Amino acid sequence: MSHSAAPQPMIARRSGPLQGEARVPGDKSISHRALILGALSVGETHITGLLEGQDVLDTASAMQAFGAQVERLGIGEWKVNGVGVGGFAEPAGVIDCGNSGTGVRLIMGAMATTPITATFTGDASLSRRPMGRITDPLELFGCEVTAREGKRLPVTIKGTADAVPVRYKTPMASAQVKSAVLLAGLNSPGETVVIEAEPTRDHTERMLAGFGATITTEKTDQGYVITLQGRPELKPQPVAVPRDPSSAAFPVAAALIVPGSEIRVPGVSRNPTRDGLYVTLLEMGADITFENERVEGGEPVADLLVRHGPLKGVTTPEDRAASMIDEFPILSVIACFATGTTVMQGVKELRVKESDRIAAMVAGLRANGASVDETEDTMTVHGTGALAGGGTAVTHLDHRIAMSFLVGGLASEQPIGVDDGRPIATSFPDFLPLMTALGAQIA
Ligand SMILES: O=C(O)C1=C[C@@H](OP(=O)(O)O)[C@@H](O)[C@H](O)C1
Ligand SMILES: C=C(OP(=O)(O)O)C(=O)O
Repeated sequence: MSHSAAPQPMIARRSGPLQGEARVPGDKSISHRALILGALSVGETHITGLLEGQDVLDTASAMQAFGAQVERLGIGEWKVNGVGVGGFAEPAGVIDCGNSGTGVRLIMGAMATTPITATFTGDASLSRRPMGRITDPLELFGCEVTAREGKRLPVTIKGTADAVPVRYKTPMASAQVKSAVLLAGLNSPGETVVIEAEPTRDHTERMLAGFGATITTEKTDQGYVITLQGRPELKPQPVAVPRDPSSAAFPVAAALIVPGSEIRVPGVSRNPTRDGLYVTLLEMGADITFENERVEGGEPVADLLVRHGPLKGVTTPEDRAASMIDEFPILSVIACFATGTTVMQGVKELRVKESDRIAAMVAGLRANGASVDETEDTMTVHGTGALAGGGTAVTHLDHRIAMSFLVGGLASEQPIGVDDGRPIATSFPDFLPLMTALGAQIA
């Protein structure tokens, strides 16, 4: 990552009512995929609303290293001249994916069935995260993998010239695993099939279909069966990236917990595979209305109108976890300001994100006076309608942990600090000016 070397402590203080419009950045998942599919298409893909966070910028650099032409035309406006399925060139140097699990895992899939060799690295956080979940299924296609102990980065993949199609049941709910297998399947003959027990975000499937691949999803008794026909010629499409519901969660949460607030968040994706937080907030009694529901760039979007009001604790069931997997840190903060207990079930995947997010939230919330419990697979918050604050949270290079505690500090009695705000730039580079413009006191 290209941020400064020294940690950047930040602090959030109790703020007056938040008001105004929060134009959150483009969706991170869709932005990565637009660059990767653009690079795998023949011709020019024009992208608007691209998230210009460090995670996505690292994917843009990687696509250039594999031979695509990637050019920034203006704010969020990019063009990619692709090399076609199977057309990746061998990169001259190591591919550094910074802090991004999505970037490294999808790109590994995209190159594994092309006869080139690439080595992938990342920052300290990404280097701790498991890569076997990707390299194990990629080896089934016939590529050769070498990795550090525990199947961690750095990982080197020697892609195969003679890929065989794969049928793979994902052992955990992961859109990154599903997507890596599908992207590898692009340059394999015949059908590549991924089966998942619970649906995970479906942006890869939607975008592949948009770029002309033949791909179907069927619900069967085995689960969701996704079938991709190999070796399509991908045709460039204009991609209008909707605003990211995972980033929207932070100003939305702030408006819900700061008394008197009323904000609007326009153009947010309401893809049902990403909607779990919003379903949960409505169950908690949140005052959110979804206006102007429409389809933009193949994704359902709406304008959110959010007002402060009383909230009550709820239980989020295991089968909802995938649709809100990145939103549990901020939900655990919101749950402190609700009355009653909030139980988050089936959340063990949080332990292998940019940090162990259950451990990081439990430690930081306790340091700020909350009553929180954890098991391997659950997190429980005993909400009192208030949070004392006065503590500093350790963020472990995790953007969502940093933003969650800064939002909590806007409504806690005493300020809440975070040890390092630099990782926020990976997904939400304008977090500070956007929140400040709403009236948030963050510095
Ligand atoms: O495919 C994607 O774009 C993502 C999938 C999720 O990860 P997993 O696949 O590991 O659950 C999510 O946490 C991540 O922020 C983005
Ligand atoms: C888990 C996340 O991202 P990634 O896996 O791409 O690092 C996230 O953005 O919360």
